[in-house]
Amino acid sequence: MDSTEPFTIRVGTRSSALALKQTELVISALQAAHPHARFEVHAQATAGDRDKTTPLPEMGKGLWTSELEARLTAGEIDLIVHSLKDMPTTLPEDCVLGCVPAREDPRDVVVFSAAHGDKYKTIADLPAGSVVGTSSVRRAAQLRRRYPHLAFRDVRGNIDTRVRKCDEDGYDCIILAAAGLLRTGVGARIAQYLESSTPGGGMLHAVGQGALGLEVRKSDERMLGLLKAVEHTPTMMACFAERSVMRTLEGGCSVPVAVETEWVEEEEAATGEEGDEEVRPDRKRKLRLRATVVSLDGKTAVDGERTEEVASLAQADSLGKKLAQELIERGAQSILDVINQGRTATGAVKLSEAA
Ligand SMILES: NCc1[nH]cc(CCC(=O)O)c1CC(=O)O
Repeated sequence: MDSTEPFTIRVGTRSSALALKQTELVISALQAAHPHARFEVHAQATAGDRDKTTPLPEMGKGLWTSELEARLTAGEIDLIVHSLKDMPTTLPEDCVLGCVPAREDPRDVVVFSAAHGDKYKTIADLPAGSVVGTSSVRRAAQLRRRYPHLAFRDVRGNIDTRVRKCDEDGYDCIILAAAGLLRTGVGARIAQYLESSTPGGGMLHAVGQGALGLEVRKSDERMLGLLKAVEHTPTMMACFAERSVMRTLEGGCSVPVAVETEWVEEEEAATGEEGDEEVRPDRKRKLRLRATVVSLDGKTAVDGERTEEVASLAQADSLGKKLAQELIERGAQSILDVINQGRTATGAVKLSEAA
């Protein structure tokens, strides 16, 4: 489009410090690409921000997104900047995930209580009965599997609140997304990064973690065009594959599924010349997708991995769907059935019944 005339983009966001920081990052990238654009930030609290006591897994879906989406479809704003992790895998009919920019570190991390000084380096160092703070079913289930001797306790609030509670309220450590800590400038508190290769047993992250989801009206061709400038296609494809795993597994509800994606160079043909090390720009890249479904008590788990050439969002979707179907065939369905029996009418997990 011809964007030499000044025009205004109304950007919706949650009002947390992290959400505002993420919005600022997106706006400055968009501003660089579209010098004539002006931006208005429309920040508001969402249901997830207002209710600080109900355990997150009991709150149902859309708690961070629905109110902003209502303003988007009403035409009051033009764009929403979400943590992609907080976006349900199925969006309202009139809305679309139009763009995913480059991702911050997607991993979960361990933050130890300041009370411990630098006594512990990894979560594996904690003695039996140590208290791990997390409100995430996915994190608790995976950690119960690897460290059955640890205890888990809910911790709610924005990042700074959770870090303060960790230091003051009797937790030995808490688990958070690296991205939130890094983006809000408290990366120095990160003691350990958790990933599939973590010694003592892997831990995968949430679908879309560390990435931003830019949501617009499906009919808004102009915004969809403008967002192209800040899209990071490899991230967008990886996130579509991750979201496809979740969509295939959940049927509308959040489940303890964790993932990891990695772009890998295609293996050299077995007959390849030795020493043929130069980088070939035309080399096909494959997406390696790992996923795990864990029972809430951590006692049953199904892990899977699949690597395929991915060159479109449709292929990314298909990779995620195939991996999810394989997990279902290998027993993930029975784990999900137990969790689904404990669900409330809103689709939330009833922890007391399902744990
Ligand atoms: N609703 C929680 C939330 N949503 C996004 C982030 C962190 C940033 C990200 O994962 O992209 C967090 C905090 C956390 O999980 O530690």
